[in-house]
Amino acid sequence: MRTPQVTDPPGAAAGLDDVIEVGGLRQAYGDFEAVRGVSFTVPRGELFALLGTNGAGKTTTVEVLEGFRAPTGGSVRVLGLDPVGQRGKLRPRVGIMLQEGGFLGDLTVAETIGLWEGLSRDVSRAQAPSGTSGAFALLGRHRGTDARTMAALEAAGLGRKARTRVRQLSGGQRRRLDLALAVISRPEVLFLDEPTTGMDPEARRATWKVIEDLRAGGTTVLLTTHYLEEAERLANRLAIMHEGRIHLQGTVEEVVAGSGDRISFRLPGISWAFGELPSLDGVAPVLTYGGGTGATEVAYTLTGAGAEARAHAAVRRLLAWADARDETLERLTVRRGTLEDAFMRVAGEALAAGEGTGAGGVVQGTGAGGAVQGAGDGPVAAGPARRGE
Ligand SMILES: Nc1ncnc2c1ncn2[C@@H]1O[C@H](COP(=O)(O)OP(=O)(O)OP(=O)(O)O)[C@@H](O)[C@H]1O
Repeated sequence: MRTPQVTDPPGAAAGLDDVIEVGGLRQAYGDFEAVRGVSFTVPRGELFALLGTNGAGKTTTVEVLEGFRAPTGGSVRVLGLDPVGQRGKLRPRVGIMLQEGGFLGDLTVAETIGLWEGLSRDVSRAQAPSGTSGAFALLGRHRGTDARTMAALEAAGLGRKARTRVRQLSGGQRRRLDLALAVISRPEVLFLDEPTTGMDPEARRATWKVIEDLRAGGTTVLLTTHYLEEAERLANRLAIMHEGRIHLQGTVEEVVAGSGDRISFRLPGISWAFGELPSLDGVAPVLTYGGGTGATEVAYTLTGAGAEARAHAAVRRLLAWADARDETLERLTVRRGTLEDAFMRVAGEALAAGEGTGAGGVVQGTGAGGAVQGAGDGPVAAGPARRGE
């Protein structure tokens, strides 16, 4: 694996105020190992984001921390407790927003909140009812839309939906209800598994505000997401997973630092110049055919020490190359690496190292076009995008 690691060593000594501690976690389903030695810690009041490719093992990791399954290897602690063995003690202190909440469709939104609140209260007294009859008994006791319920609904943007039946909510509104249920008891630790999937941009921002307010109030949060801007905005620290392992871990700045500087420009769709593109500072260009635009994007990523000065020299060389051929480099841009670059590097380099499909280096294309990244010296032919699954 060539991906630079910013990871803590497995089993790194946890600080005194680490609310979540994961050391060398392994989790298998039968003979398939979905999580292969994952380590991280989350201090009190911080938000840690788990990013990664589909099937990387994010949900599995979170489910172990939630106490839904015992790890097959390594150790996990939440608030110093074993999530499986001490679940009863832990549960009232933890809020959970699953990827798919299971609602009773005939209940109204307010009834669902009231029921959940009652359940949480009773579980915290170690008197959890078993089965549906217990749940409906609780519903009888918590049918009212009291102030606390309404406050939770308002915070989740569902104030006007209190009397709507759950089955009549849209997908995004159901996610809002999930969030309201997870936070109503103001938990010390909050697990959010893809909380804003299916939400419109306004609802997503409202959700971010709810999460930020909770964190400001001291709640420790573990978040999984596919939205990089969500992680960038909310996370104190984050990790990028691929195929059961963490490949990069740190603050956004630390993770992005390894992405270097990116020089890019456009050439007409099919150009004789492709075959003559220079290597810059030992880096071969990557070509991405832009589909509908009819143009091809040419990009170089310069990483390592002194990337900025090297980018400066590289641009000078590129302009000289273009002048000599009377080419115009449309939309010539030099920019710092982004979280997306870091993410794509993890997926691409893991595959180049022989994981996943076992094919050469592959980077997922964006939009209509696709990018295929190679390891050789010369320019790399454009082609269709392939998923790293
Ligand atoms: N109950 C299960 N039985 C067998 N395999 C499972 C089970 N749950 C998950 N897996 C497999 O474990 C791997 C990790 O799955 P997981 O849901 O943890 O990934 P993820 O990172 O959350 O993915 P996504 O981003 O697509 O939600 C996948 O290959 C998945 O197919």
